[in-house]
Amino acid sequence: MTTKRVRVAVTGAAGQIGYAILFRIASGQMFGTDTEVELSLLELPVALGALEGVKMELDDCAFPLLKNIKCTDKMEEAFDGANWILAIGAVPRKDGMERADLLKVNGGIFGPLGKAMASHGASDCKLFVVGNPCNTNCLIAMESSGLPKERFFAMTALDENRAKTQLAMKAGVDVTEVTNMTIWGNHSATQYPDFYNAKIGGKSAAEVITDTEWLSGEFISVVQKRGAAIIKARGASSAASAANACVQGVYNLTHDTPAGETFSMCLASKGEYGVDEGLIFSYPCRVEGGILKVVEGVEHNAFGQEKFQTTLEELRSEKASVKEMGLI
Ligand SMILES: NC(=O)c1ccc[n+]([C@@H]2O[C@H](COP(=O)([O-])OP(=O)(O)OC[C@H]3O[C@@H](n4cnc5c(N)ncnc54)[C@H](O)[C@@H]3O)[C@@H](O)[C@H]2O)c1
Ligand SMILES: O=C(O)C[C@H](O)C(=O)O
Repeated sequence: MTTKRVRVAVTGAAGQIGYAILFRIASGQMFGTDTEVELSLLELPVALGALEGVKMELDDCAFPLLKNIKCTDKMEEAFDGANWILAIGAVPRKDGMERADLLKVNGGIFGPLGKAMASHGASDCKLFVVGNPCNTNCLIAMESSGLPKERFFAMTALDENRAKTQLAMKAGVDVTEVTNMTIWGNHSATQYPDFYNAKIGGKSAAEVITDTEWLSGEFISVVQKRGAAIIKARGASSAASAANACVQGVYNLTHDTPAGETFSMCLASKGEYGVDEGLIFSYPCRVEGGILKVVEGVEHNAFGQEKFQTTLEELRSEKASVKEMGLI
């Protein structure tokens, strides 16, 4: 029986990821089949025509859970009463760019976004950032909003899925055998996909896959550079897999986590693992009884510590850059 209703604002709703995600949200895959959905779609004025076409297609699906669709080019209107804001609207990188190269282009979107979230979002409004560079964009929105830091998230679920599949293929097992696959740090080429603490059939991936050279070399590099490889191959950045990860990421935040499992999520550090308080850092997380927790006590060997430090330093330097740009 349907008992709940959620209002979801999606920015960049007529873009590639928008087109891949809206139908999945409306079908109940993000919030569950017991939750009705109201969609509030934000686009640039130039894309409002295309957005109208997307709305027509949503209407044509006759989704039982979809109760309202609003299309607008005004952020305040889009965020009015929103319980969740999915911040997808931003420029994607092109071949040869790093995600951080987008800070100058996209960073400016996120200050006004944080302010509009604070002034118009519902009292429990949460932000999930997909637009790159997602960690630091999320930091800008959080700092600009003045809202509690617990309501801000950025996406490493896609990196986690990529890493799981690479490990499963190498071990010759089904992908469901791979658990506890944590991405530490930044959604960038410095992220640390932690194969030592990941499990295959309940054992450390580093015990099951004995090719340590592959794990510490090719595996990490493939996951770190997968976004760039897709841009090169497709001529456009990942869209369906990014939408899938966003659906999964918000689902993970809104449902209790199965026993023994963890998921990767970028959130404001409270100093866990020595990360500067307030940096948007990807950690292993769990939701228990509706409460989100960073899983503590995960150990890193010297190799892991070095990788951890590298991604932490990068996030510190992105924060310093946006400070210099006057964005925070
Ligand atoms: N975190 C991740 O894992 C991940 C994965 C894939 C893509 N991304 C990022 O997601 C973003 C979107 O990717 P895409 O492929 O959908 O791009 P896209 O260009 O297809 O779509 C982006 C849409 O956003 C709109 N837009 C731009 N600025 C806006 C603003 N200020 N307000 C509202 N809408 C705005 C554009 O009109 C466009 O329709 C990019 O920054 C990309 O790098 C992140
Ligand atoms: O890599 C990109 O620029 C897009 C996205 O962040 C990805 O990881 O696919």
